[in-house]
Amino acid sequence: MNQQEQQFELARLAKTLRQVQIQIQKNKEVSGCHQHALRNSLQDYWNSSGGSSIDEAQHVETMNRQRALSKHSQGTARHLIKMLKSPYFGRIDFSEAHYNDTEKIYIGIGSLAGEDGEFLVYDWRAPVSSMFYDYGLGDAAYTCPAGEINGTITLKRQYKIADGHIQYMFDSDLTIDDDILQELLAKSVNEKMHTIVNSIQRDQNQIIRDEQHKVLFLAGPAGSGKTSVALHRIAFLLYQNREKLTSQNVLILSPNSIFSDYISNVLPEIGEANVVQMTFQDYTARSAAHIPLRLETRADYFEHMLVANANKQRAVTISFKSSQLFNEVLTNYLNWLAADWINEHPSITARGETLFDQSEWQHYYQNSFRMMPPAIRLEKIRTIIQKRMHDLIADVRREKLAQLTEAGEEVNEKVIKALARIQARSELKPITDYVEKLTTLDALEEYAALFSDDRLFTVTNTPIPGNWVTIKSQTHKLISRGILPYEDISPFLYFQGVVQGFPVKQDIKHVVIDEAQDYSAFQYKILAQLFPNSSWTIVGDPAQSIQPFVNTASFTEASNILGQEQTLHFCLTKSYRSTQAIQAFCQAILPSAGKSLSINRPGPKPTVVQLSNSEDEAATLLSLIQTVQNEGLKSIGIITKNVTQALRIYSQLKGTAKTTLLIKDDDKFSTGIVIIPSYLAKGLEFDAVLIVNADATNYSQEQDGNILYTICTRALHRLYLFYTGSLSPYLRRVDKSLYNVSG
Ligand SMILES: Nc1ncnc2c1ncn2[C@@H]1O[C@H](COP(=O)(O)OP(=O)(O)OP(=O)(O)O)[C@@H](O)[C@H]1O
Repeated sequence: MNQQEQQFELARLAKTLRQVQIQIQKNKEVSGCHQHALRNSLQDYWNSSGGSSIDEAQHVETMNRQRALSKHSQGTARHLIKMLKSPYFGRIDFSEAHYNDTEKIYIGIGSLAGEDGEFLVYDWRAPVSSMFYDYGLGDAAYTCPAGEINGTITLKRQYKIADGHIQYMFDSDLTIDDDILQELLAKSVNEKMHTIVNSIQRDQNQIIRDEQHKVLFLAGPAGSGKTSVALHRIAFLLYQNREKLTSQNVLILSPNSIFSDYISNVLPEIGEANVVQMTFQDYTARSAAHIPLRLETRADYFEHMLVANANKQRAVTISFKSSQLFNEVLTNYLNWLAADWINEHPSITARGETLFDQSEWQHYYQNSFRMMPPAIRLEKIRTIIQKRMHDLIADVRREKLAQLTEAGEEVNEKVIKALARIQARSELKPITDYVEKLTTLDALEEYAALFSDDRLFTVTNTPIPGNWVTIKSQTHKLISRGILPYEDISPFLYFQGVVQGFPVKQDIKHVVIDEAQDYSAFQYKILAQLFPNSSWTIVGDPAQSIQPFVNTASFTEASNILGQEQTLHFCLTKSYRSTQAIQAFCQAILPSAGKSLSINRPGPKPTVVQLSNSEDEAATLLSLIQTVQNEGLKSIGIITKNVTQALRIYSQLKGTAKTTLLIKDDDKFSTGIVIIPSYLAKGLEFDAVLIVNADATNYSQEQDGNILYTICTRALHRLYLFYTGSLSPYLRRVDKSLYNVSG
């Protein structure tokens, strides 16, 4: 780049920054006005006493509007301050076909216009900016509301601007290429997840900007940017639909709070407010809060089942409860409950008169109220019966009043009336209790009945599944201890939702599911009911499915459940996180994960360390931690299979290294040296990963290959595995040329 060009860029940056300053000042004034107006309105509100409720409603509405405006200008201020540090990261010079002039398009995290209307910076999400990600020099095109615009890119420049100064800039003739990515990814990470806005790849860009599909399934190997793409897609959708979509209308379902916290910086970094984040466990805890059983936690389930000698009978039960067969059993049962079940309801008679005829059950339950959930239909029927009972209650009360008056034992009229009421109530209690019983559908009771009353299989015309005795006894064992087993939670909540109605969230318009490979069909069925107005971005990697014995739903099954016509299945193929050596090692652990492309980032091979006895563990870990830290790597993940092992390592290292133990679903993300069990490490990444107990006792079951693959792929730069005794069969099958051996 010649000096003239450099001068031009410096002048252009200065001009842009001046404009940012002007806007900051303007925004300050506007924000001041909003706050002043809000203060005045608040004062008026407190001073005005005795106004009509219409006046009060108007006051509240005005204040809400002013509060929203004030919040908006605070957001703008934060965004402008970010732009003051780094207003743009890219430029393309674009000549539109059939026009002579060339436009210099600067691209940043937000748009900025000069006083004269000149576009100084384009938001990265603007249609024209898509060419920065999609094309190198030469022919290019982008789509905007007016249609497709064709032309030529004559220059492509990238900048690193920090604190308002250009640190470096360079021209490239390609899309953002491997050299740039290598540099970006070679750094040590010791913070929460960052935006990738200046290096989004072409295939990632395609997903981020997709607006045609209601349901988008994104698969891809570990580290291919699925989470990053999902988050940038949210930012894009918020920008593109800003009139009708706000951050409050978007929900992210993440695997746990550590992950939620880890990704929480990305949207604010690109100028968007954070969206609602929730875990499926949050939903289950809320929806089953009323039941008289303790829900087995996900952590308890993992701790019981992620052990070498996991209960085989429980494994059979877990597998069945997430199977297609159980889906069918439950569906048949629900269909029967919603229809023929009512046929067994008898007439209700009192004092020789029919209060509610048997045929009326069918009439109301199967016809008049059939659009409602069964439990609600029954409540409606109860109201009808109660209305009919009013006359009866009055008759009985009159009778009792006459009897008491005639008996003459009590003279006070008020007391006689009260006694008559009590006696009438007590005489009619059996019948009111009976009505209550007949018009109550307790979801938990009915769900549990399936495991105690085999007659239900006959009436619902469903063959009794194989292993049913085992399944029944395993379910009873936990329920009788007051626990709803983990594997029953989703089927039960689905059952409860159908029976009583789902707490539908109409205002959620877009849902992102991360780590979607771990969801069962029942979970998808629940989500489809909860968010009927939503479009979906569903990201996951089947190779990282680590729920022991659970039949998780494939993307095809999930797609059938969500049942949208405009569905896209897309697969990313390149992995960005790990060095080439680590990536090759991981692929050899789980060949079924398939080969993914890498970005050619160099680094040492993983090291497998054999310990002569478990006492060596702490000393070896400590010395490796020091080695890694001396190399300038800051984040270190010591990943164990389960919590028991994590606690052991934590106590071994206590007093010698500053570590953080993350073992609970609701822990927060932490930097530095973290000790974490496999199932909480999903989605995270560390400069160096140290895996303990990589031996045959710990990692030889069916799902252990996926677990090892998942935890090894958390490493960016260094990977060490420790073992005593014999090495895990999943590691024994790795070609020796792919790792170093120590010990
Ligand atoms: N285009 C890109 N430019 C720079 N870095 C990228 C890009 N895409 C992904 N990355 C980086 O690669 C790493 C992995 O990304 P991310 O966590 O989104 O992948 P993932 O597919 O969700 O991973 P996993 O399934 O293993 O949890 C992150 O550090 C992310 O910043």
